[in-house]
Amino acid sequence: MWDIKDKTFLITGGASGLGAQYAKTFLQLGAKKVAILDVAESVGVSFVTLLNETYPGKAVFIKCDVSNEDDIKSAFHKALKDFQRLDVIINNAGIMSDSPDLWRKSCEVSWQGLVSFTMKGVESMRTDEGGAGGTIINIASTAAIFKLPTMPVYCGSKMAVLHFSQSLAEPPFFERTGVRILTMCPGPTDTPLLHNLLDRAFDKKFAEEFYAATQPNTQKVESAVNAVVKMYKEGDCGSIWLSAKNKPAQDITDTFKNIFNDLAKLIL
Ligand SMILES: NC(=O)C1=CN([C@@H]2O[C@H](COP(=O)(O)OP(=O)(O)OC[C@H]3O[C@@H](n4cnc5c(N)ncnc54)[C@H](O)[C@@H]3O)[C@@H](O)[C@H]2O)C=CC1
Ligand SMILES: CCCCC/C=C\C=C\C(=O)C/C=C\C/C=C\CCCC(=O)O
Repeated sequence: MWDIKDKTFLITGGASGLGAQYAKTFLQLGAKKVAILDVAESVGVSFVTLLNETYPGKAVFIKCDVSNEDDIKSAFHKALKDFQRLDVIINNAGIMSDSPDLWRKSCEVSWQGLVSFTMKGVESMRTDEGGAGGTIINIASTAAIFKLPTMPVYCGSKMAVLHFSQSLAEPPFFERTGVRILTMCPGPTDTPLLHNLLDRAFDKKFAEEFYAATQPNTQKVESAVNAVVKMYKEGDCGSIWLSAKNKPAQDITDTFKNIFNDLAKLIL
C-alpha cells in the first residue's frame, strides 16, 4: 500500500475537470502540498484560493501551457523549488480535438507534454541519482484501447501515452530508479471534455451519423477519481488500469502482458 500522507503532488491540467478533483481528493486524504499547473490562469488561481481556505498553504497555482517546453521547464523547476521534492506527478492535461485546426495542439498537450513531465519527473526522483523515488501517473483513456472512428488522433495519442508508459516501466526500471509509472484509462466521464463532440471530430459529417447511433456510457467524476486513488495505493510499476461505467478500478495489466508476449513471439 502506497502512502498519500505527507506526499507532494504536481498535477497538470489541474485547474478544472478531473485534474481539480484529483487535487481536492489527494489533499482530503492527507497530501502535504499540491501544485496545480494549468494554462487557464484565472480558473486555476480561484481554485487554489478555494483549496487553501480548507487546506491553508497547501496548494499553489503555476501557470503552464504543457505544449510549450519553456513553460514546462520553468513550471517544473518552480514546483520543485517550492516543495523541495516532488513525490507524485499526475500527467492529466489533455485536449480532445481531431479537428483540422486543433489536432496538432491536441497531440502536443496530451502526448508530448506528458513525455516531457515524465522525463523531468524521473530525473528528479530517481534513487540511483540521489532522488527519493516517487510515482508518475499517466492519464490515458479507453480511447487507447477502443477504436473510435470519430477521433483517431485522440485514440492515437492516448495509445502513445499507454505504450510509452508500459515500455518505460519495463523491469528493471523500478528496481533501478525507485520511480513507479502507472497508467489509467478512464472511460467517458462527465466533464466538459465530452461537450461539443461534433466540433471535435475528425470528420464532422461522419461523426453526425456515428453519434446519432452511439452514445457514450458516461460515468461520474467521483468514479474516475476513486479509481486513480486506488491505483495510486495498490498499483505496481508498469501497471495499467481501467475506470469505466462507474465500476471499481480494474487492473488490466495482464491483458496487455499477454498481448505483448504473443506479439513478441512473432518478432523475436
Ligand atoms: N472526461 C473524459 O471522458 C475522459 C478524460 N480523459 C483524460 O483525462 C484528462 C482530463 O480530462 P478532463 O478533466 O475530462 O478534461 P477537461 O477539459 O474538463 O479539463 C482539462 C484541463 O486541462 C487544462 N488544459 C488544457 N490545455 C492545457 C494546456 N495546454 N496546458 C495545461 N493545461 C491545459 C484545461 O484548462 C482544463 O483545466 C485528459 O487527459 C483527458 O484526455 C480520459 C478519458 C475520459
Ligand atoms: C461511443 C462514443 C464515445 C464518445 C466519447 C467521447 C469522448 C470520450 C473521451 C475519452 O477519453 C473516452 C474515450 C473513448 C471512449 C471509448 C470507448 C467508449 C465505449 C462505449 C462507452 O463506454 O460509451
